[in-house]
Amino acid sequence: MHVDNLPVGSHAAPPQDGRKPSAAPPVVTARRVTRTYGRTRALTGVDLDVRAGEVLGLVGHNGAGKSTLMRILAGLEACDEGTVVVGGQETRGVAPGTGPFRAVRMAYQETSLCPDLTVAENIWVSSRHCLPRLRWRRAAGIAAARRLDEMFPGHGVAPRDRIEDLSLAQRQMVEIARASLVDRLELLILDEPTESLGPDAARSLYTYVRRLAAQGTAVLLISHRIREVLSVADRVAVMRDGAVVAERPAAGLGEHDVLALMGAEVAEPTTAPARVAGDRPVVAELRGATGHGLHDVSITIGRGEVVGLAGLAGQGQQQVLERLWRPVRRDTTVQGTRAYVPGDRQRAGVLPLWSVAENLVVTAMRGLARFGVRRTGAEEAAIRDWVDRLAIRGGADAGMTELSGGNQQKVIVARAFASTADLILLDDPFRGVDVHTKTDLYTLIRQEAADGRSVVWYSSENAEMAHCDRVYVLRAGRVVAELTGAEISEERIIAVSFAESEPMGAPR
Ligand SMILES: Nc1ncnc2c1ncn2[C@@H]1O[C@H](COP(=O)(O)OP(=O)(O)OP(=O)(O)O)[C@@H](O)[C@H]1O
Repeated sequence: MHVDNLPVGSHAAPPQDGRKPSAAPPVVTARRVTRTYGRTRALTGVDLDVRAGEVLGLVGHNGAGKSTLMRILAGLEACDEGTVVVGGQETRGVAPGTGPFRAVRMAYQETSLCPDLTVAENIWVSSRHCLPRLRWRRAAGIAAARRLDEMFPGHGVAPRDRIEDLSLAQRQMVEIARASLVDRLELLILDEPTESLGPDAARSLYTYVRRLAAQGTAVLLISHRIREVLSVADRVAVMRDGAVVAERPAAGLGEHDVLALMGAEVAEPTTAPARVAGDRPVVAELRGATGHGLHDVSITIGRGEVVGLAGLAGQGQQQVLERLWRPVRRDTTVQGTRAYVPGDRQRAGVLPLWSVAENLVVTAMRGLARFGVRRTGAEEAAIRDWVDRLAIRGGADAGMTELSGGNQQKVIVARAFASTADLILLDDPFRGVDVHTKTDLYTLIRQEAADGRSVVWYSSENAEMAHCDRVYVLRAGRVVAELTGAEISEERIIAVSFAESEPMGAPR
């Protein structure tokens, strides 16, 4: 199957194969669908068909309305106007999870799992109608393990594991398996399924998705990773400002064509030429750090420097960030204040009951107050500036839970940069952020560094490391390479991530 060799992430190239739009009848039909939240017109009149046996990719900017549309197609929310027909049946007034909606399942960006229940218990809660009542825990465990094995070989998840003890990638795998476990599946909706998965798991997922489509199930895939969408989808629908503005067969479509349909070409970021660390004052340092997954890791961070942490996921990058965030050991020194941007909004993200403005000002307050007195004029101006700069759709007064996932992530990033921190720690910070905003954020990072801030940046996308001055590549908790300036390239990072060379700093 073509997806077996699918490179995923931003490096994937669209395969040339025989995929073509399905001629089967629609499983779901939306006509002139609208949805308004307060002042926000999330959907302005959507027309869309999803056909049996096709993989339909849905792309669009943060806040374009993709998740809202999915919630309506899955029956979790009603539209204001328009019609949604599922399995040939008009769905106005049909309760979630009943009638035709039983065959429509959705895996969420932010997983819907209950953290203090086990994998098997979560699966039971969501799929109980198709599992036996007798010895239900065992039955749910067997079903979960079987589905995880089919979808994600080598997943490392046991049915008895509690969700809160799993990694972000594993939680996402369970979420996807949960969504697919139903007696009859006609439409599977995947909302940014690979943002938290590593490349192997993403490849496995897409292999499974093509298998589902071959069996006649429709799959709706939302993703900001356009090359990935083009690699797996039969057809691509583009949303802009609450409407589907284009639908095209994926074959023959390039990444730039899709970006153009989304509304704007991506400008090259104004990246300052990478500079050598050389004579900068050191603001943070790990000296032979060992323990908690690290082995003799020595790194330095200079003032105004952007330092990348690269390598395959889970090789110690997060532990390095953790030490810099809480420099309690003698092997770690950090001067000045720090801000941390987690990629995992669910665990360490936003203050959900507060507005965008309150979330932004909470860290910026110290820099804006004078002699301990808050200056509300300065606060408002700073908030306006950040909301404009990152084009946060919803505006400063919106509650955090009203924002789309990508817009929430932008607030978390803005919150760190709006603070007065000398050192900014980025933990794969741009998950779910659209391509255009990402480009603006790369520019922002370079500007802040030029003003003397230091940034340590872990990214699961190797291409992003090109915006760093220096990159440490980690493997199995050790630094295996340090790349500077022109040496930093995806190819080089991948090569040293896999190379079986003697680790740098290892005893000789
Ligand atoms: N429950 C809600 N209350 C208020 N506004 C909402 C709510 N849900 C979504 N919105 C608004 O509707 C618009 C569309 O949001 P939606 O989540 O559908 O976008 P999206 O295309 O999925 O974005 P992303 O790529 O960032 O996930 C956004 O402006 C968002 O702020």
